[in-house]
Amino acid sequence: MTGATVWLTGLPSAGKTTIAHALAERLRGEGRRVEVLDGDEIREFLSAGLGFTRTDRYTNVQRIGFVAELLASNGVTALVPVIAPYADSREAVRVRHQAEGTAYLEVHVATPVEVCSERDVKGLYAKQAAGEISGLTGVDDPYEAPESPDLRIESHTQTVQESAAALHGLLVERGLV
Ligand SMILES: Nc1ncnc2c1ncn2[C@@H]1O[C@H](COP(=O)(O)OS(=O)(=O)O)[C@@H](OP(=O)(O)O)[C@H]1O
Ligand SMILES: Nc1ncnc2c1ncn2[C@@H]1O[C@H](COP(=O)(O)OP(=O)(O)O)[C@@H](O)[C@H]1O
Repeated sequence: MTGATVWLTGLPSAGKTTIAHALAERLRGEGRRVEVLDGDEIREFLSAGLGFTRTDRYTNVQRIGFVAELLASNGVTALVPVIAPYADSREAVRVRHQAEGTAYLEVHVATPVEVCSERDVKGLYAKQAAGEISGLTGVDDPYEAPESPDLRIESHTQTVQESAAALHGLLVERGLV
């Protein structure tokens, strides 16, 4: 089985996790081995102790990229719904995959910050607005949007299933499913 890493980058509440799980369910139904490397879970275990400085986010993204590549090179489709706000950290992950000959796709879940802050799944936008936290990606911390992602998903203009289908279509087009 051909594995691949599919990195879903985007702002908090953009829909990365929701879309990743919808795609995972579809791929599993087709008999594929899939892992979703969820940002929150990773931060509880693999990246416990890391915060949200530029350096810590870089380290977090490299660790996740390392694990994703190991999985992908062993036939797993590794879905990675992680913000990864800095272009250089995403590029380093892409280069590592390239060096190992492992497929890597970058997907920008490009939901506008206005929509994300309305969704506000974890209440982070409200906390930032209330002055309780700072350094929130896309609000008072940088988000460097990918310039040429393999796919851009406008989650605010389509359903979760439509977004998952678009991603599935990309995997088919690239011969990865
Ligand atoms: N300051 C700040 N900025 C951004 N995100 C924050 C922050 N504080 C906590 N969180 C929550 O942390 C979740 C995981 O972040 P990630 O590991 O994906 O971020 S990063 O790539 O290391 O930047 C991330 O999860 P998602 O909402 O699923 O994207 C946030 O909910
Ligand atoms: N079209 C859509 N695509 C993705 N998520 C959507 C959509 N419409 C509403 N949502 C909701 O937005 C929220 C996105 O949260 P989540 O997937 O955790 O985002 P992220 O992982 O990017 O932080 C979920 O509650 C989801 O149900």
